[in-house]
Amino acid sequence: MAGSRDASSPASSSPSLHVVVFPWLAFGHMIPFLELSKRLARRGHAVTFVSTPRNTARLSAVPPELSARVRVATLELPAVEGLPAGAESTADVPPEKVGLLKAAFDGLAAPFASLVAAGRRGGAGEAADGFERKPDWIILDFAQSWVFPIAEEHKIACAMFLILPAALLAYLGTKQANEACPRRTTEDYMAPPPWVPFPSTLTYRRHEAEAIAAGFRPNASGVSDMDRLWQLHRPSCRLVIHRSSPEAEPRLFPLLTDLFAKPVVPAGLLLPGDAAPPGGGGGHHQPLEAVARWLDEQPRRSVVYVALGSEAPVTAGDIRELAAGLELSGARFLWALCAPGGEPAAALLPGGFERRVAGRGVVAAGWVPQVRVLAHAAVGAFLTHCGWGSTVESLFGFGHPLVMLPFVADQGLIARAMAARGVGVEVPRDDDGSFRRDDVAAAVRRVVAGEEGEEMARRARELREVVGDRVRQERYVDELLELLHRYK
Ligand SMILES: O=c1ccn([C@@H]2O[C@H](COP(=O)(O)OP(=O)(O)O[C@H]3O[C@H](CO)[C@@H](O)[C@H](O)[C@H]3O)[C@@H](O)[C@H]2O)c(=O)[nH]1
Repeated sequence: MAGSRDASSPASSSPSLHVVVFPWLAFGHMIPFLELSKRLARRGHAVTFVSTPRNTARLSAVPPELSARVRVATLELPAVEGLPAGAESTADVPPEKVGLLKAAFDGLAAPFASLVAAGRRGGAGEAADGFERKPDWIILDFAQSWVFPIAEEHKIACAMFLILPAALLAYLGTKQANEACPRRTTEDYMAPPPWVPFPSTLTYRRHEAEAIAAGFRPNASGVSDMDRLWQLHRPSCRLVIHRSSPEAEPRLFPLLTDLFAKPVVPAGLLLPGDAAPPGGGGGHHQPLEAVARWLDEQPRRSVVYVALGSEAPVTAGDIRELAAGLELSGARFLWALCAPGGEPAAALLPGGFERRVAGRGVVAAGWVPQVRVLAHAAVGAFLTHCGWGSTVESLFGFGHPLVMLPFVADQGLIARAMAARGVGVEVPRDDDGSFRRDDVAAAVRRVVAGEEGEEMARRARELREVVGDRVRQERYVDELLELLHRYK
């Protein structure tokens, strides 16, 4: 059968699609790509989700009722000199080795081309309706410029799915606009870009601007991130999709559609289902029982959950300062501490730290199921690096106010936008990016205590009501599907 129909699907009047979904090798990317896959499958479409073996093993399983429609295709990541054996995601390497991971990722071009050419892999027994035919779409990430020639050869439409906020694309702009107005100095990178015609929070601090400027230069893979991203100008890239919504990011979608001269559209927030553990099983999570027991004993909304995502360039010094700040704040906290480069986390904490904060502070060394922690009634605020995934989950998913410690990429833009909306406080940093324990403590106190904290929590809950509305989120997926039918 060339495609199934699902009577319950909003797109049931259109034949179902076969969509290949292919994220970059980072959990902050793979998780929302999988969420989008599930939503497409739930609407009757066949999805081939492509990644590498260790990553697919670490992602949470597709619910049984969708397993016939989501096929997981694994491609072996080639070895690259200098890349640690077994490293398959940004969570497995220190930030300075991510360029090598991109070089290994580029080595997937030939196996991916074979996968597309075969049209079908895994044997008839495993194939479900829709997989036996050529894909209608490849939904790819920013990093795979080599997918476009493959898609063009097979006449398959492409959509670039950016799990980043629309704010970042608005800041980066088109290749043409950057050529017309090149940013040369660090100050140029700090200012809002000239192609945004309204007042905006699209500004970077000095140390962030230096990091963002590096994205315009070739990295260890030999190609710059911007040159990868700007492949979205190719005609075969018919849509640009953001994990976002107009309520989360007002004014940006019409502007981007205009600037890029193609539809730049929201997929909604793709919040994980309440029951689904984020980041998956496969032994990737440490047992949550002890942490859950501790959380159960804490007063409602009293705990600050602390986590800095999967790939922020956190230094040992940052961890020491953050620990001292949490200690000084006097607040209750649960810290999901991923040490940089896989160092033992406890070794980085100041001597006697855990003893001094015992009873009010818990350090969980390693990966915790973040969405389940954020959902706990004892959690009342989130100290975050402002990765878009974490921001979406905590603020739009649960209405938690934010203590914001952004590091790189889009994180500074997100922090500025959320500060402007009155739902969080940013920890001040010096020009070189360093921050002080007193400032961490003061930011935590502003968010968790007093009238200002209460007001922020109220605004965060209000924002969640509007932005996190689940019915509206599903409507964005339906609208996206209409476009996938129209532009294929
Ligand atoms: O202990 C942990 C830590 C993280 N997570 C999950 O991992 C994801 C992390 O995503 P995100 O907050 O986006 O952080 P990063 O992966 O660090 O972020 C990268 O990807 C983001 C886009 O999603 C960008 O906004 C960031 O700048 C970029 O560093 C989220 O789903 C978290 O729930 C866990 O489940 N447990």
